[in-house]
Amino acid sequence: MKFTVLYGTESGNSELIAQDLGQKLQEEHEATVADLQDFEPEQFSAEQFYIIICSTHGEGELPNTALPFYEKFESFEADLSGVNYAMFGLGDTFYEETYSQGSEHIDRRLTELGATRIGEYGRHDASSWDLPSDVALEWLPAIVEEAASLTPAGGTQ
Ligand SMILES: Cc1cc2nc3c(=O)[nH]c(=O)nc-3n(C[C@H](O)[C@H](O)[C@H](O)COP(=O)(O)O)c2cc1C
Repeated sequence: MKFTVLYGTESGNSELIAQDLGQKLQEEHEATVADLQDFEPEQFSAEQFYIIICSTHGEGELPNTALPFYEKFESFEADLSGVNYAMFGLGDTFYEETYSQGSEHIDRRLTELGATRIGEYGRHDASSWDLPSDVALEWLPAIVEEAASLTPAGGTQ
């Protein structure tokens, strides 16, 4: 299974998580890490399993490095059925109404285009005492297990 970890960030938390998850994945898998600002919607491929880490800024909006990607992705048209992904959103329950909504914009569009979200929707709350990477590293193994079970050859890719 090949993993691509994509992140959208404004103050670096999502990037840190993405680097830590990438490093963990690389112990046993092929994995690359990329900023969403360096990723094009046309690059989505059924050959990869995507782990998307994205925070929330403004009022439930996307962070800076996800904006150029999302602008294109909103009007991007393609059949993404066959593309599987997992989502990890960052936010702060201090912003009650818009808690963790940044990543949900991307999640919604992926679903509209036919991609499939796998596993539990991961979340980190900046008002908690938990370190973002600790929460994400705890969330990761169940995602990897589900991703591996998607591989027809029994996870040997
Ligand atoms: C100006 C500002 C606006 C924010 N707006 C929201 C919001 O609307 N909803 C939310 O859940 N979190 C919001 N947050 C919290 C961030 O999503 C949270 O701190 C996150 O860990 C930042 O991750 P990043 O460093 O990857 O951008 C906001 C933070 C800042 C500084």
